[in-house]
Amino acid sequence: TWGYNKDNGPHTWYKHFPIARGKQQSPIDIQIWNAKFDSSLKPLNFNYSASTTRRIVNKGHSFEVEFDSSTDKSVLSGGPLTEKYKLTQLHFHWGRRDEEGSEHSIDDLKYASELHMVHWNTKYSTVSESIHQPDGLAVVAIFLKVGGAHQELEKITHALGSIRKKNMSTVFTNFNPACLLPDNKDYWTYSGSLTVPPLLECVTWIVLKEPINISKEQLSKFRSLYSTMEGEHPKKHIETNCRPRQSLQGRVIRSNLI
Ligand SMILES: O=S(=O)(O)/C=C/c1cc(Br)ccc1O
Ligand SMILES: [Zn+2]
Repeated sequence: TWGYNKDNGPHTWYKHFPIARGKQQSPIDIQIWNAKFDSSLKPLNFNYSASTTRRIVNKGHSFEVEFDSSTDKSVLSGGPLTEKYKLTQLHFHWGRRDEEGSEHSIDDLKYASELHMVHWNTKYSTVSESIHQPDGLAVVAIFLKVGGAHQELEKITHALGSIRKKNMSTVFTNFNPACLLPDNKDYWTYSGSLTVPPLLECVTWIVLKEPINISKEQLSKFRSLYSTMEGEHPKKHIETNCRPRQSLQGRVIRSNLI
């Protein structure tokens, strides 16, 4: 299966997922001078509830915190969005070294990690249906900058000890995802794709300008997860899971801040 090694990494994905060479691929470099201020963009409205948090799972290429999105108790609206989108999962991308690891970059500046909060459009009846629609998903990307430990992130990193191998999962509840948001909600937005296979072009990307903190220790806990299953040998760590940046291909990046 696909991954981030030499023989199955991002440069090989086009073989099974030809859209990898499409016109609306993600991630991208956000060149601040090239972004267009759009006065019609509204403030983002995060309406989250800790009661929707269910489980944390090792997916082999990353780990995910899963939410119950059968009700609209954790909803994103506003910003560039014309509909309500329900939070279904959040996950992270990181690199081998602290100097890289984010998927998007700002004027070529990379951060140590990038959090994706994945929401699906309430106008569709299932997530699987939504990922085949151009307005199916809204993913909020938040940069993580190496610094002091993030207290709320500590709850997540403590749970990683229970999901060390691929396909392991554990109950993870009463966690409010709003606590991972930075104070300032200014953003850039553009139309793009999933950054992992199937790489579908179904995402309204909302990239927040202000990073949150992560400590070196917390980052090393991400890298200590195994991409291999229990009983599979040799054991391999998830050292990195970020896709190289893709070309803009004429897309416009809009900004809510002048
Ligand atoms: O890394 S992302 O582009 O946020 C991938 C998000 C993603 C969301 C769903 Br829902 C299903 C498959 C996916 O790969
Ligand atoms: Zn992601």
